[in-house]
Amino acid sequence: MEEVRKKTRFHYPVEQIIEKPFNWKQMVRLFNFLKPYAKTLLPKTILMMLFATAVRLAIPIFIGVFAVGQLEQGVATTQDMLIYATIVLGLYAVSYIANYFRIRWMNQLGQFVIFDIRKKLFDHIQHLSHRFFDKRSAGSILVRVINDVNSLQDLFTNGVINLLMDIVMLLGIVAILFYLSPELAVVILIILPIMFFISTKLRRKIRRAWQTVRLRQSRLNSHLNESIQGIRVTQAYAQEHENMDFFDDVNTQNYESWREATKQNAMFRPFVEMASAIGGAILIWYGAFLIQSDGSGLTLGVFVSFAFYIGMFWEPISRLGQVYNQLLVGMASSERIFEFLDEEPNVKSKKDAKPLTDVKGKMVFKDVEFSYDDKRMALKGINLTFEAGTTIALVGHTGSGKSTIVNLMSRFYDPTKGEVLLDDVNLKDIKVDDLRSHVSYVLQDTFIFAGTIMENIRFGNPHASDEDVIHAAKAIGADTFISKLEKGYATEVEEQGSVLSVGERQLLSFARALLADPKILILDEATASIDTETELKIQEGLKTLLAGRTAIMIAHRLSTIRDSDNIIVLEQGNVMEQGTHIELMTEKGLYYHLVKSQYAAIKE
Ligand SMILES: Nc1ncnc2c1ncn2[C@@H]1O[C@H](COP(=O)(O)OP(=O)(O)OP(=O)(O)O)[C@@H](O)[C@H]1O
Repeated sequence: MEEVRKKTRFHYPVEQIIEKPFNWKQMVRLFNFLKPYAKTLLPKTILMMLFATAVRLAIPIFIGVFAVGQLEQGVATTQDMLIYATIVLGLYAVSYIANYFRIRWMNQLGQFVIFDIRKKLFDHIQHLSHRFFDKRSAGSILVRVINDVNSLQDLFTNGVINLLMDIVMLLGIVAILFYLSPELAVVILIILPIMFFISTKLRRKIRRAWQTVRLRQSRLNSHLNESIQGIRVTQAYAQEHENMDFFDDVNTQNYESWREATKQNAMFRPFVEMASAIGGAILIWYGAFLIQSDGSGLTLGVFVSFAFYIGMFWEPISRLGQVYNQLLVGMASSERIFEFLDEEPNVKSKKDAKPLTDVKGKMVFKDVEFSYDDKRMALKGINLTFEAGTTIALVGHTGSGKSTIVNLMSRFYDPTKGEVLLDDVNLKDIKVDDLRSHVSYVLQDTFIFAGTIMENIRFGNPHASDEDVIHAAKAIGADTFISKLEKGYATEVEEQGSVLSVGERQLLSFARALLADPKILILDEATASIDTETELKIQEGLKTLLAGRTAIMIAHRLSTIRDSDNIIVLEQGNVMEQGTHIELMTEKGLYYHLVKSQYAAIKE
């Protein structure tokens, strides 16, 4: 039993499949991101690559066939050789400079593409509906925007152009070798398939080893992340030891995977050098044989050129294997990125959606049914009217559907059946942005963005001046605690940062909502974290906030909603009763019992 419990704790799903088979269609789609640069940076980079490769290919011919050839025929003086040597140096310099520009432009191109992909992805994700986020953790979304895009970066900055360059280089060398001496070329290149085979095998092993490293690393990161976020709970339950044991385990696995990967990696370089050496040995043995035999026509100059080309041959071959690996990794990453990009927002503005003008704030639910997962019904046949300018409370047990009702009001979801109307217009006929600018939320868990208090309040209305922000804070009663802070409105705060108490965060969100000045205001357990004394203090602020708006309040603490114009009682997705506090208390139904049980709990 103990074993089972241990195994199930610290379970981190690793959502990444690191490689996928090659898929042409997807590749074409990925490479479409190069399109904006098809007339500028891309051709420039390719031309530079071709030029650099051509120069590199010309050098051995110049040294062997030309310079050594002249020496062999006895037509070159020492001075001529000095000039040739200078020319060779010059050619190398030209090839280095060309390569410098090729690498610079190639990196720029890669960075541009990655910039575009990340922008497109972020923009797309921002517009996806709540349904999308219901299904995924924030962590798994982050992994795609960061890791998957990063792994494409490798492909775009190094992979693509290198692939082209290596192919041109190899084809160039083979063509030249065959042109110079087909016989010698055949003998030397005979080992090529064997080398290619071994190199691919070795590469695959290395690739697998690095994959294991990445998986272990991601496990380590997940555990670290969870441990730090949950440190208070860990300490409260004195679980540090168990935590440490697990950490030791993942840390060791991580270290061992690195050791294995670096060991495999270290084998590759000697292999390439070995291949070069074998090529060289064949050249010396068979080349010498050809030079000595009559009629072969192999000159010393050609022999020297061959020696240079063999030296240049193995590097591109080994790199080709690497690019292929990058392509497979790129396939998996791009598949995950495209999966997000292909995700359509469930809630979208219709083409002929109307802009909202002169909102009164009346909301009507007509025969609304709703299910989050098409299995369980969260709302069943709801018919409700939220009159403009009134305060309406939604009460009921946990899971009765209160939050679901308000979720439908700003179209975070659309009803499965029936319709929701604002001022008698179906929400689906209104522009989503317009609708949301008239509906504000104050939640129990106020999200604080990294920035100053001033900026956090201004989030409600980016165009508000400092004076407007302070005015809103004063109206809500938040000014008292803000002005006590050393830096006042300029105090830096952040999510999870402990500068503010939960109640203070709540007051900030009230000020934020007041500044947004919405026609419809939703308070979802907004006062739950405020103690009764503070609550009494902010009653005035709350009144200011609610005045002239349709306010929908969700509250478990029933004392806070007693004065509402209408109280709606929900139970398992159904409206059970509605009316004012007095009416419902006289009715002696569900509400009456809810109030009684809370009252009894307080008395106890
Ligand atoms: N994102 C979601 N995906 C799937 N089911 C959900 C989701 N959110 C809520 N539900 C389910 O829908 C039903 C209604 O939930 P809802 O959040 O509206 O209840 P609530 O009355 O606001 O509860 P609470 O008082 O606890 O906030 C519940 O059965 C809940 O499990």
